[in-house]
Amino acid sequence: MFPRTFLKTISAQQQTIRHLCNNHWQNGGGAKSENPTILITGGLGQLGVECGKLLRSQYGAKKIILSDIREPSNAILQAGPYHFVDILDPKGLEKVVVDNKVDWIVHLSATLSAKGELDIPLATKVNIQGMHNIIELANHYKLRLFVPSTIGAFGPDSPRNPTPNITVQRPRTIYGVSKVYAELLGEYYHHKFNLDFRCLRLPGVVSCDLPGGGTTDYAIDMFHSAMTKGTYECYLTPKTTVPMIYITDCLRAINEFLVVPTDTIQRRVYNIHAMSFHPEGLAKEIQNYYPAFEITYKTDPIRQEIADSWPEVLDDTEARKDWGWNPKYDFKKMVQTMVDQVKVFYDEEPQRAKVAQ
Ligand SMILES: NC(=O)c1ccc[n+]([C@@H]2O[C@H](COP(=O)([O-])OP(=O)(O)OC[C@H]3O[C@@H](n4cnc5c(N)ncnc54)[C@H](O)[C@@H]3O)[C@@H](O)[C@H]2O)c1
Ligand SMILES: C[C@@H](O)[C@H](N)C(=O)O
Repeated sequence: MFPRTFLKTISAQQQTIRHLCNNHWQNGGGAKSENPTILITGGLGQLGVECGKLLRSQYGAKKIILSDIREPSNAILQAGPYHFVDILDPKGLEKVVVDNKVDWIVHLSATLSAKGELDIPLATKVNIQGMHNIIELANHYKLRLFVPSTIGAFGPDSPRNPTPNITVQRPRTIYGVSKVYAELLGEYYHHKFNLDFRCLRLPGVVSCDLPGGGTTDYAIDMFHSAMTKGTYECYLTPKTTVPMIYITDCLRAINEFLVVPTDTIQRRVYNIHAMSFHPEGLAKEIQNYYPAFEITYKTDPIRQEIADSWPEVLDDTEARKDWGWNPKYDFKKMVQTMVDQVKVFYDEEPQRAKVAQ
């Protein structure tokens, strides 16, 4: 016999599911795909700011709402709507969605891999509870939901070169565990409730904006150091190879994948790949632009162990076949563009160079 309290809990859960299903059918069972209003959580992060700019250029400034828990610059406030809302505050999130009639959510709030290992309770809250809040909201209001996953969703038991779309996923970081949770929860809600969940496993993203505490940050830091100091001490060993992508390609992938017709998508979670390199190779390429640039190595055991457990090359055959993914930035083009962009970064605001030194 089941205890009475257990049966009551099951009955309450069934009612919730029925309520969610009814809500789904009453709302027509799908997220609006024309002229959507889009909420970007983590909108002031490395990806969020540029993602906001790209989507605003496409859908209009007022249609893209940034949210975060950071103080925005004047430039951000002038560019379009911004809301200070914590991902751990479901009612606050719901208010933004309802007040602005949001159709899609691009959920970028996260604690990244290296920072997560230093504060596991924080990463658990932001990445798991935050994902839970967002998916419930997206399901309740039938919103399209994009959540990035990462090379960090794989671990030492996964094949590393290449890493297939479907394979063993046993990550050894709280970041990776939370991303596998997000992938599986999204797929489950899609199959159970027809939620339009979409997810790309991104390589390390290279851009001139400063990164947020990941294991792949070195690839950005090296450009800034080459320009401001002429030297860089790298926390990974010279030949540590992981997949990377230039931000323009990364955001184009997200933008394109967001609007792929749902019947074209064979999966809800896809690997995408662009290039793979290691610190020594990157330093050599940067020396073509800054011949005096010098790199030294002082390994950080935490980040080294993380990088050693990640893929070297992602197999993105399925993304290429199903929705036409094709990167435009190879390694050389990425380095050339980064050298130019980092110059612009410091030319625009010279005081940044002083801070960096
Ligand atoms: N940058 C990469 O190399 C990379 C690679 C693969 C996947 N991703 C994924 O892309 C997404 C964005 O990454 P990013 O590099 O822009 O990270 P980031 O650290 O630069 O930005 C994350 C943002 O989330 C915000 N945030 C943190 N806690 C929050 C909270 N409680 N409530 C609301 N906002 C909160 C932070 O303030 C920050 O602005 C993440 O999901 C990340 O896992 C990034
Ligand atoms: C790879 C990616 O998920 C992020 N840049 C990190 O290193 O944590």
